[in-house]
Amino acid sequence: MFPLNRNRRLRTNEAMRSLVRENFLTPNDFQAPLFIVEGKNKKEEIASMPGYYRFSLDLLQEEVKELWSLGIKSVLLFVKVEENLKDNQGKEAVNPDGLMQRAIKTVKDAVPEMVVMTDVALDPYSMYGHDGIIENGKILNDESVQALAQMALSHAKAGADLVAPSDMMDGRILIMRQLLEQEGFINTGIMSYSAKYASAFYGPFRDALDSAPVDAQNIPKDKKTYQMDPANRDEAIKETLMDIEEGADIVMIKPGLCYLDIVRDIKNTVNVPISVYQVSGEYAMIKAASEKGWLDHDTVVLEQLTAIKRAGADFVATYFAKHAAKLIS
Ligand SMILES: NCC(=O)CCC(=O)O
Ligand SMILES: [Mg+2]
Repeated sequence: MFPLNRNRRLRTNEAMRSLVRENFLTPNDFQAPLFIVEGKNKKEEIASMPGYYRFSLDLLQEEVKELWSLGIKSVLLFVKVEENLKDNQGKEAVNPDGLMQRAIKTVKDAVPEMVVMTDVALDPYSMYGHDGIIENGKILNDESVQALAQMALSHAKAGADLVAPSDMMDGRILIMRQLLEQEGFINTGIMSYSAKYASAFYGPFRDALDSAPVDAQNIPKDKKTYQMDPANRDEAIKETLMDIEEGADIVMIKPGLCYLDIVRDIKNTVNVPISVYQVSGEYAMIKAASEKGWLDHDTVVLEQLTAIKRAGADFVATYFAKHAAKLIS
């Protein structure tokens, strides 16, 4: 006890602090989400995500090369689907020549070693902006799972290293794993969004992909019948253990900052790698406050990413990947 113990002795200067520091960030900790659009020479800034862009495939190549040169080893791909290709079943999602399938090949052509993960989800393809097929105002579980498994297979065929289902339907990991095994894709992994909360922090992402639930009669306005209730903690463990049992190689908690207690609970419970998604609303908050001069952008970015890692993340999907990698190099 004091004065024998004076904790400030080990905080005297930066050399001393670095000696006893418990957690570090490296570019290996970051996965870069990438938004992709049809067209040529397109780099469109997302209004609610200043400094973040949608890329056409030609410009995607350059971006991926730059990420690799900064030490970022993985990307998570999302596509903005043209309005006329959307329907209730997500048929375009399994088009072997679809935007996602071409994007996977484009990334692999640019940097073959890059670990490519793909968003397996119906919402960008859904005319209703939901993660499942809808009938009579209800999101069907088992029918949606079949469509998602076919989508995962299509991504595997195009060359994805891991597929990343983000839908929160029940049982999709099992059905997906079985289909991948059956079709010979035994080394295609699954990163499951296992504890994905029904969060209001996804707003800017839905702007980026134009994928928000539509405003129409008999269409649920939110995703609360499949994404998790932010009030729940035990349920996150149940969801995650089930996904691991069904064959998930990596599990994810999403969003980040408000859910770090969940990250630690899961870290203490499971023995597979844990990913955390620092989502679009978390990005937007930092951008908006620092634009106003209310927060110091770079310091806050590194503090949040360090906190996510300290909570138990093995890596973080973050829109700050490129910037943070530059800051720490
Ligand atoms: N499947 C991805 C999302 O639902 C949202 C991510 C974000 O808000 O950044
Ligand atoms: Mg689940």
